[in-house]
Amino acid sequence: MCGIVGLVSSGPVNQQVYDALALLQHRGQDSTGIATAEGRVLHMTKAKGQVREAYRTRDMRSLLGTMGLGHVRYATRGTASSEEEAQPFYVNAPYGIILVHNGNLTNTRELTRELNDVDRRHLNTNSDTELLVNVLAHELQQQVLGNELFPEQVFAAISRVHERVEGSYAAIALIAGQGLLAFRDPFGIRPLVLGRRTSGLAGDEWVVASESLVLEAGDYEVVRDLAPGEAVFITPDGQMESRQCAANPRLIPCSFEYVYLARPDSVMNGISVYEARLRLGDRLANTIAQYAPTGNIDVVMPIPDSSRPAAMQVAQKLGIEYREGFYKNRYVGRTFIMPGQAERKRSVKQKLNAMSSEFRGKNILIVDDSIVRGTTSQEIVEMARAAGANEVTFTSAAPPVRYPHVYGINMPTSRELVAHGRKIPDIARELGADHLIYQEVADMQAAIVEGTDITELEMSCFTGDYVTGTVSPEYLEWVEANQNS
Ligand SMILES: O=P(O)(O)OC[C@H]1O[C@H](OP(=O)(O)OP(=O)(O)O)[C@H](O)[C@@H]1O
Ligand SMILES: NC(=O)CC[C@H](N)C(=O)O
Ligand SMILES: [Mg+2]
Repeated sequence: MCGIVGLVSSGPVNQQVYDALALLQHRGQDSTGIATAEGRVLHMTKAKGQVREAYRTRDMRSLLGTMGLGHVRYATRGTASSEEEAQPFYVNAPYGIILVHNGNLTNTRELTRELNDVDRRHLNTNSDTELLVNVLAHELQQQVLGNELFPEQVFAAISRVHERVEGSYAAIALIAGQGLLAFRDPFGIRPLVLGRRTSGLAGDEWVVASESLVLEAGDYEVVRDLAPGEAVFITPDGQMESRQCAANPRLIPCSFEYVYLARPDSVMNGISVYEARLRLGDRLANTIAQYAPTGNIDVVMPIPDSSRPAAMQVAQKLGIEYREGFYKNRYVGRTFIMPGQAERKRSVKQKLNAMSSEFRGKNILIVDDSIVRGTTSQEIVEMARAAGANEVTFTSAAPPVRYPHVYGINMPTSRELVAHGRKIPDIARELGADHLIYQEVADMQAAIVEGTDITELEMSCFTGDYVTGTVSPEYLEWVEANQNS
């Protein structure tokens, strides 16, 4: 999963893009990039690592202009360590386009063939984002008649992009001298929200971002989430036009955003992430009460950070004391989105430590938001026991992750998932827990969508049902065979 932001402003945008990326850091830690447009001139800088270390003062000074975009990457395709695959991606025709993308394309083999053999475009990396920007450039080229680009031409090109590209994509592009374009795939799998601020411009100042917290921090008013399939085009002087460009748009947002990825203070598709996590806790508490004797449990404990809201609700609903027994080192990033299992495993120990006074002789009920590879949970159970815990009941606010996620979360192969092909008691043994309780799929769905008119969620990693056509068993085998990290 990645974080993206785009801005059309009345003044310099470089610092605003930087600040937004720092707020989106939890969505990707592999690499980052910023691009700006100063009239027809594009500026770009990208680097490996996190936002705070990646940019030097001289980089920031060179990012001139009043339109800009930025990216924090959590690689799902290609390699996390590759600087060539860091985003944004640039193509020089038509006009000069720079694009950032959150998501993962699933028909990459077909697109690579078409772009090479039919469109005759050069591809230099294994990144699916490079495919996306080239499809967009090719389709825009088909529309272009003169020096000026009209919104109708942009929207016609995006309709073609929707026809050709499969998978998930929330994307933002700068088109040199013309404007800023943002679009969301026809299922709205990945998030994208639009905000506005009044200014001295003929039009308003605009922002598009993965999460609403960026809008709040910059004092932007939330206009709305982009609709699935919709494209928005904003000129440098702040005139905005939008159009539905997909033939059959259907909102099916990713459930994992609410479970783990997004920051709790964001609102996505009208759903507060924090409140969704509280409701996940409520429902998990009901399941725990149904399946496990809770009479002998002394304390409920979260695994910081993401499971705190759910754990608070579990404790409250079950009437058991809530205690924080794990101290988290705030200088270590999120472990799940790190590339490579060895680094993830080392980081859990670097990140969490158990305080023995909270564990000695007690029966502990641990709540995590999800169990994916089991890296965190195994270490946690070991730490709890080493700290003197008596019985350890492990619970997950999400159902078992049994299938690969191919829409922008890096869990592409089933063999690395601890729940794949295992029954619950076997998983419990694998994790070393005395009891293991997961959320039910129907409860997760109900908890997330409660109070909205959203009827479908992208839940393939829990159910094995993929919403886009190309995801066949053969495709999953191919992904597995070509996995890089
Ligand atoms: O089963 P696993 O493969 O270990 O993955 C699941 C864990 O990874 C995440 O934590 P992370 O440390 O990334 O971030 P957090 O601080 O937001 O909880 C998530 O919250 C789980 O704790
Ligand atoms: N997590 C993402 O959104 C990744 C975007 C893109 N697929 C990449 O690997 O760079
Ligand atoms: Mg965690």
